[in-house]
Amino acid sequence: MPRIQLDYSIYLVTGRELLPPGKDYYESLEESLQGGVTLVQVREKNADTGEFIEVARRTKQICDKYNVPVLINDRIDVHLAVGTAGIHIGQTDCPLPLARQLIGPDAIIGLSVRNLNECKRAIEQKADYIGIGTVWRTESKDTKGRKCLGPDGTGEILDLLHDTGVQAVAIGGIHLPNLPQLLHGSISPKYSNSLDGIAIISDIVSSKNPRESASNLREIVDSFKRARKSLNQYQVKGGVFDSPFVIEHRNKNEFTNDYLIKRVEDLMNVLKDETPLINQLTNKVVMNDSANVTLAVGASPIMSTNPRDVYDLSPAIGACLINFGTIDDKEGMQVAGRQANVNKKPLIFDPVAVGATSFRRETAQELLAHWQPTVIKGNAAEIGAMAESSEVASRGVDAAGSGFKDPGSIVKQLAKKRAAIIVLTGPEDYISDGNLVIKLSNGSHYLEKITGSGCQAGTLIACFSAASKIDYLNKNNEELFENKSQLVQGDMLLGAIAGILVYTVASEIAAERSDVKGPGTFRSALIDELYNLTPETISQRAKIEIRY
Ligand SMILES: Nc1ncnc2c1ncn2[C@@H]1O[C@H](COP(=O)(O)OP(=O)(O)OP(=O)(O)O)[C@@H](O)[C@H]1O
Ligand SMILES: Cc1ncsc1CCO
Repeated sequence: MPRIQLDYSIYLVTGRELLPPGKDYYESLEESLQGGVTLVQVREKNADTGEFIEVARRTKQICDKYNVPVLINDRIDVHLAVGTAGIHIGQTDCPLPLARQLIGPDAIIGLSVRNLNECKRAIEQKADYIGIGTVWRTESKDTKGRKCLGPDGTGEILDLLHDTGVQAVAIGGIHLPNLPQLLHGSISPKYSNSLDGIAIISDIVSSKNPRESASNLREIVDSFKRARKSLNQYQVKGGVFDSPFVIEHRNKNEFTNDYLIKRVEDLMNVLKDETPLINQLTNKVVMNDSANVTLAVGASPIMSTNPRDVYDLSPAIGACLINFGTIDDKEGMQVAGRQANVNKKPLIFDPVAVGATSFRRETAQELLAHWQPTVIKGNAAEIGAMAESSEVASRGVDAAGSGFKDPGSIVKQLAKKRAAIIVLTGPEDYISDGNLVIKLSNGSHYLEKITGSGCQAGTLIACFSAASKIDYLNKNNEELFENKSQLVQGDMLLGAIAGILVYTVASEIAAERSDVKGPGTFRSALIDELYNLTPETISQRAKIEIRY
């Protein structure tokens, strides 16, 4: 007989010791069930057997009213005594094959896994589900000193579950603000598997209003699952594009060069009308040029790096750029990126020279464990390093060699792996959201002769991503925004395309000017041409190729 199918969406792990003062455990449990908890695990670290059985029995009585199954942490005897749906065991508890013998074929067995090897063993031993963790460090004692997996590490484990039927929840440090980041950031690199749910302790148990806490979490998980479903449907049916990070539905017939140019023009106007503030944590080399190109397209720069300051600024900004060219402000970068996710701001990551040193590679990993970027931009060496490809090497901040044989598939695969828009710069630029690849062929050879042209391109992607979010909010009532799991509202693919197109078209005009004699005059002519650029010029010059 097949075992019952559980809904792992919001998996509450109880912890009576975490209740707020004066809150009754059973009252809190019932409220959380009303809010949308889909599965409950009774975990009692200090109770005697008799007390554990009593707590489990009453928990089951309450959960039965809401048709929510109950699992027991570790204790097979308590499970048998109360007749719950199954057990959850850790790596040092009763071995899974023995537990299976003891509780029979029909009960659910879940296993905690911390790494790929433990996951492989869980599959071999036929666990029904795995609890992947710890995702992020938590205050609770048992996670101190443990290696945290982050969304990335969680995603690597999810790949192993492909075609196994084993379900997965993530656990550890998951709270409402970082939930969208976890769900998107853990989409597995190879098979695009995603989490079946999240295990939550303190966000619900310690809450004074567990109904509301559970319901907020549930809304995000449900909308993420809906978005994944519609993405899968698109892949089967073809034609309609929708991705978890781009809200606009794309129809193949409507998504043409003319449509793109029209939308880029719209965003140019939005920037001039709304002047969004763009916080840029960037390198010392380009800071002044980046601030000037921001002003030239109508946005407003602020180069804030102090952790307290970036935290306070975050709600007010239109987008955030993190460029780690000189890696001076790692803590500020961690806070700025995290708050950009929390406040649903476009977050552009420019991992300058990431492949050049192990320090840079480790810093990129560390930052990506803290936040989920909306767009990752780099030259061939940087994108190659992010994609773990050895085709293009890095020579300091520049790419060495002539580029990838198949740049389109590199950006598409990396976009899927990272659940982000990927921009690969060079004589031709390739941009992908994991479904489409857009090739842009404007630009000037002078861009290779000034420092920080890639950094400025990143700045303009940040400006136009901000414009794309504003444009979306101007056209749609935010209250109607149904996909709560979305990291950012607005079309972020379009933001990236607009940033590159505006930069490269302006560079062509600057390079053609008779007063431009070399990189020095080009540099200031470029700022002027960005300032004077009109939508008509974009439409006359844009060289766009859309590939499906
Ligand atoms: N030979 C070229 N012809 C046309 N456009 C180019 C050329 N090389 C680069 N570009 C443009 O210049 C911008 C920067 O791209 P590039 O790949 O040179 O960045 P980068 O190597 O990261 O630069 P930096 O490290 O100086 O910031 C992009 O918009 C790209 O389209
Ligand atoms: C030259 C240089 N060094 C660190 S960042 C930077 C700017 C170009 O990326």
